[in-house]
Amino acid sequence: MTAAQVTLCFLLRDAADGEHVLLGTKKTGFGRGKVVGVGGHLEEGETAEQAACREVMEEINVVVAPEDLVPAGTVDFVFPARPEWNMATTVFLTRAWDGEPTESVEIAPAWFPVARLPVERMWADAEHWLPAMISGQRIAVRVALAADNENVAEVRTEAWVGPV
Ligand SMILES: Nc1[nH]c(=O)nc2c1ncn2[C@H]1C[C@H](O)[C@@H](COP(=O)(O)OP(=O)(O)OP(=O)(O)O)O1
Repeated sequence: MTAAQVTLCFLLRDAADGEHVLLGTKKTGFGRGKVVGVGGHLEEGETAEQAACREVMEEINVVVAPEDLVPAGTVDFVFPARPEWNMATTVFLTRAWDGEPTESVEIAPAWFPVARLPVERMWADAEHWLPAMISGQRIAVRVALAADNENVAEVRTEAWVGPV
């Protein structure tokens, strides 16, 4: 089954106690109740960059210019027990945007220190790839979830060579 194309965009800013990342509590749909990255499905004909910019506008009401997106790599989420949930994710970081993140129907945003991510409220796989990407590693990750669709069965990471 072909994985759905999705994107995630992580806003980063410096604070007195180090670097912070914008995450948010998902209020609807897939992953409801979890702390997740801002993002979602690509629409027909959209590039990952276009989708990332649209999703940050829709979900947290900030404007990110495509040229301010920093490609961080890819994460393939594989759900062997629910292959229809499989997603191929293109991940971006950004340090430049216009506006203040605000809550939408989909997500309640909040800043978290990168050194103290709320891993107990995130997808169990997030700690295996998110800190590495935020630290500047460009990686291609394949996460296989366990049969319960929650725990992690396997994580494979390799260097990301970028779009071909
Ligand atoms: N195992 C996992 N770990 C993780 O950290 N994020 C995951 C994940 N599996 C999926 N995601 C993310 C990727 C994607 O941004 C998001 C699901 O996309 P959406 O938020 O767009 O889905 P929804 O069904 O809620 O919304 P619509 O697309 O508007 O219907 O979940």
